[in-house]
Amino acid sequence: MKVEERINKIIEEDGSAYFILLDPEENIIDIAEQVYSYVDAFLVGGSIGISNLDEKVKELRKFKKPIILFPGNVDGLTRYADAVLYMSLMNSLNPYWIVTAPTLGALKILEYKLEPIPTAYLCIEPAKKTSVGFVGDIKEIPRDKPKIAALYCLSAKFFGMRWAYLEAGSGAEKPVSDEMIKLCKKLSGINLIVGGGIKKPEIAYNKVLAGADVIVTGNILEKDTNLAEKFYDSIKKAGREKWK
Ligand SMILES: CC(C)=CCC/C(C)=C/CC/C(C)=C/CC/C(C)=C/COP(=O)(O)OP(=O)(O)O
Ligand SMILES: O=P(O)(O)OC[C@@H](O)CO
Ligand SMILES: [Mg+2]
Repeated sequence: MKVEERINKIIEEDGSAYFILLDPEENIIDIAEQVYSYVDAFLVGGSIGISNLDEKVKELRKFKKPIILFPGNVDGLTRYADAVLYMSLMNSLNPYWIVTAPTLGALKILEYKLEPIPTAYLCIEPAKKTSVGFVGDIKEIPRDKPKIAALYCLSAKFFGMRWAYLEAGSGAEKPVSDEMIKLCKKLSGINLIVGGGIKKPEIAYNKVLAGADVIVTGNILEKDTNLAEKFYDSIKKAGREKWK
């Protein structure tokens, strides 16, 4: 079964999914070892620098979880992953991040037989203060303007993208607001991945109730891998309650 199909099935059955972001600059195998029972898929990527990606992702396969690349640039691709978020950073000021980077990666994705998952990557305040905002030349969507984000989601849907990633930035002070998630979902109905600055399981819980289909955490688990189980439980609990 394709990765996107598998994730959609999880969302259908559980009401939500949980991805853990592994930064190839960290010791991802040690982290994965401790958290793999509590994830639906691994996201692998970083915005500043990639080394030994092939080797690390190859080893990650032993955990038998879907491996989805979350490339910060064309060097974020490896044949050892299963799928790739085929992203356009729609609210960048630089066409490189909107369309050139994904275009330059397209042939490699085909050759490596990676499954492309068409994704609108949207950077929301305070992302400008984080690595992705700096690297991605963003025109930041204000945190208190949910309608702007929702319009981007609708536009993404009209372009044929099936996913939108609402990103507050890795390590962000504040995550994307529940109001913004709600409106994005209501207006577009597109699958929503939400990440950046989600530091507590209760916060993840509320994001799922607001309409997030997938929650991503990264930094916080680098500090305390024990949190993975708590995040997983909260995300799944909210997923079940969402249907009621
Ligand atoms: C599809 C292909 C081949 C490329 C797409 C390339 C695009 C559009 C990238 C968007 C811009 C960008 C720099 C995204 C980075 C996303 C990412 C992997 C963030 C992970 O977090 P870090 O920014 O590394 O966090 P830390 O600073 O905490 O390490
Ligand atoms: O590291 P954190 O803040 O959890 O963010 C994860 C991810 O959304 C970044 O792209
Ligand atoms: Mg990183």
